[in-house]
Amino acid sequence: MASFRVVGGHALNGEITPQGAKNESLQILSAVLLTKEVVTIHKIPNIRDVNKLIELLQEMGVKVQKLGEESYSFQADDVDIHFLETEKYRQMASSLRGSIMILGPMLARYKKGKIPQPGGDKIGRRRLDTHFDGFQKLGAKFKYEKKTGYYNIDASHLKGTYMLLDEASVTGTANIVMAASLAKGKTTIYNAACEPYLQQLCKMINRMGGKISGVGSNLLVIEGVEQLGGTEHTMLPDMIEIGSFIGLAAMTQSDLTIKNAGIEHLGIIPDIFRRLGIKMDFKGDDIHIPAQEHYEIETFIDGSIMTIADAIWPGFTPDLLSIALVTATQAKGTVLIHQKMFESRLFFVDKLIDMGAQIILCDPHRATVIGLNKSQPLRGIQMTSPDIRAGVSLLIAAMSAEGESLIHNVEQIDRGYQNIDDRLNAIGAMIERV
Ligand SMILES: CC(=O)N[C@H]1[C@@H](OP(=O)(O)OP(=O)(O)OC[C@H]2O[C@@H](n3ccc(=O)[nH]c3=O)[C@H](O)[C@@H]2O)O[C@H](CO)[C@@H](O)[C@@H]1O
Ligand SMILES: C=C(OP(=O)(O)O)C(=O)O
Repeated sequence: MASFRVVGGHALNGEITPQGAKNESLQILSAVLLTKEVVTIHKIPNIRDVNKLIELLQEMGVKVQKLGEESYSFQADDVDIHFLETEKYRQMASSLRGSIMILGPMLARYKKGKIPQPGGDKIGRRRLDTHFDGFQKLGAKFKYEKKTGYYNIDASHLKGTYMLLDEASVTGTANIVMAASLAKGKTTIYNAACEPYLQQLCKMINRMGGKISGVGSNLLVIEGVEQLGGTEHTMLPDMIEIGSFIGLAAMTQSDLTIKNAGIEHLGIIPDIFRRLGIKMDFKGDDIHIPAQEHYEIETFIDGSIMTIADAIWPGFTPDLLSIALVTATQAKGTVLIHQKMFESRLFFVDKLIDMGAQIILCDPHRATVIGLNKSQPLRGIQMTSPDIRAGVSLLIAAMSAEGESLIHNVEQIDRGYQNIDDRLNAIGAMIERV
């Protein structure tokens, strides 16, 4: 297990370019299984989860060619479905969350698929019911084998239908969209998730010859087609990385320009950080965050304490709540952070409290942060990264802290942030991988 030794208290200065989006990549890479033709993809981030999915596709027989630093071509013209029966498949598929999204295309093209419980962050219950309910509505048979832990699905043919999802699951919607795009007839998905990740997936499928309308809304209509063809796709900048950089800049009093941020796709993210008092200007597609000695959390119009809560898109993504929380620890004012979706994502605040932050964990979903207004810095300590976003929040805390911190289990951070130590060191951070 690798660790980061971080010497805090160094302001950053310069420019940083976000990587291609992690969660979009996991959808787009799964979608290469929808066609036997070549799919070329650009801006693929070089991060653990994405690399694991590429390896999994390769093991399944997909031809993968690296075309450049961030570009690859894929051709799924000779997929070995027997690989799904192997122990290696079990190990690979269960090591990341994104692997669940190979099911939709497998079902569409090969009429069956199976998956062990997928991996991903341990941040509370992460049920998969929406995925399997959707497949079943399309005519698939579903069986959960308790003994082996495998989810099995089978369908001699998929047939379009109307469905109202029980929740707007991100990966669930992606899976059902991919299966429906090759089903017979029309599928209507109401209460669909509509994150930029999904919009990108639907646009890609349409370029492959698919017929999806309602893209960007929670009502998707998919006319199934006989087959899909090759295409080219470029990933959006990672909005979670961008939010992390905004919080980092505020906490470390840095002057930071986030280059090519894809501002039109960020939804409410910049506004939420503005509510914490962080100034930023948009210059073309760049976001400039000036060095700010203090930032003050707004109150609601009636003067009551601000709440920042997650919500399905176009609400504030749950993946940035931990970052908003750590950023608030040095703001002026008070905020209630309400993590509605996941019940085990806020426990990392114990480490921030050890560092001197003023936080009350009200219950597993809510924490009140009383900002220190930079009256005293956090203290460097030893800690372990419990999940990807808590990990980066701890890194941000350590970079702002007085003294040295040691963050263990940084593999969690590497799951989703490309060479984060080198990229931050290049603009003034002091992070050593040990
Ligand atoms: C690989 C990937 O893309 N992972 C993302 C994906 O995970 P993933 O697709 O696994 O998450 P889901 O959207 O299925 O669900 C997230 C959580 O929110 C709950 N929920 C969801 C919808 C809803 O209407 N009500 C509700 O309570 C679910 O029960 C679950 O606990 O989306 C999550 C929610 O944005 C992100 O945190 C993950 O980073
Ligand atoms: C929770 C996350 O990822 P995963 O779904 O891959 O665990 C995340 O990206 O914040």
